[in-house]
Amino acid sequence: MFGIGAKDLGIDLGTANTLVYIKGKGVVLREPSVVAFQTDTKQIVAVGNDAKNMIGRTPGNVIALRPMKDGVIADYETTAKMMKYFINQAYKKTGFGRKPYVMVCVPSGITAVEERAVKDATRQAGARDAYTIEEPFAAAIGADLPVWEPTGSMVVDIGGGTTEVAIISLGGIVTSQSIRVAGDEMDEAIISYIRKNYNLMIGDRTAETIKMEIGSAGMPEGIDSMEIRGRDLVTGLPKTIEITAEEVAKALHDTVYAIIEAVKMTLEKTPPELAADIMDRGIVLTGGGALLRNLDKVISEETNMPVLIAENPLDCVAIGTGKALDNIDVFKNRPKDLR
Ligand SMILES: Nc1ncnc2c1ncn2[C@@H]1O[C@H](COP(=O)(O)OP(=O)(O)OP(=O)(O)O)[C@@H](O)[C@H]1O
Repeated sequence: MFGIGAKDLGIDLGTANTLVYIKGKGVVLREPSVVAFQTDTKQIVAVGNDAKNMIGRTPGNVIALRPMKDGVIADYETTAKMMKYFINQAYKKTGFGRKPYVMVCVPSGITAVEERAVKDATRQAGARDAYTIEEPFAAAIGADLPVWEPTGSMVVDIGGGTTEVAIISLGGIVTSQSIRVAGDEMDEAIISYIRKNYNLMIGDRTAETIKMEIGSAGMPEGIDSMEIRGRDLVTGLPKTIEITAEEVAKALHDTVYAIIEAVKMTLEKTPPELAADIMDRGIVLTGGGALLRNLDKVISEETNMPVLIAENPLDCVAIGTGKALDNIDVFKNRPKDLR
């Protein structure tokens, strides 16, 4: 063994949020994966929540960006700095010890080059050594599914950049799909709907708020609406409009159905014995996207399967990544094609 102790970390390095889990302490850090820095000196001005508040509001010499895109590292240097900051913050809250072993979750469709970039960034951020676990596998462990048993479990993890669908049995992924359609794509669909129908330009944060407050999969039951502000593309001036939940559902339709399609395709490739287990146990939704109103209902209608939302959908991957440290040998020795 490698002396895995209470201070080792599990990191859900997400497109939207980064979570750090410490064994015995749970999720100790939960911050947006955003970094703000000076454009000329590249000096970091803010990370996490503070940086997210700056998105779309920075002066010319500062930019706030998300170094992860579609679930993978788009900006290597900034990601490494962000991880270093988060690891330090987590340690400040829990006390310093020796350098930690770190397990990081990665999308199941990641290439070998991208996986190496994640490990290198983790080591550069101060890890003694780094291991990776596929996101849907971590999500299933975090959702307390019986992943090590000879029974089929199905998890659909809908994050910011990627939706991961996987069937798991006996400690391995039997079949999976990873699509780069998830929460961010929903926000973009809302932005484009409002631009097309109202000639109004809104920011990413406004779109996300609309999605969380009145967004739904399928047609909403109530008649919710909300006032939103943006810039009129004709006059160039600020303007307020009212948008209904029904319009937002229309805007989200294609994204929601892309996710449903991925679920169906995975089910089609599932061996019959495992499909029967899933029929009994149900499909489990994790990730922030699982919180989109009625998504569980629509997936259930479209697949004729029971669908459940995990208890803490936003924390599942981080919890599972951390818990996977208990079985570090499995992750160290497993050949790539069995992972
Ligand atoms: N109540 C809600 N309704 C709809 N979407 C939500 C809600 N709460 C959070 N989300 C969305 O969930 C997404 C973030 O989820 P999560 O933190 O699981 O992703 P991530 O792990 O950072 O991303 P990825 O797995 O793609 O790397 C964001 O797109 C966010 O807008």
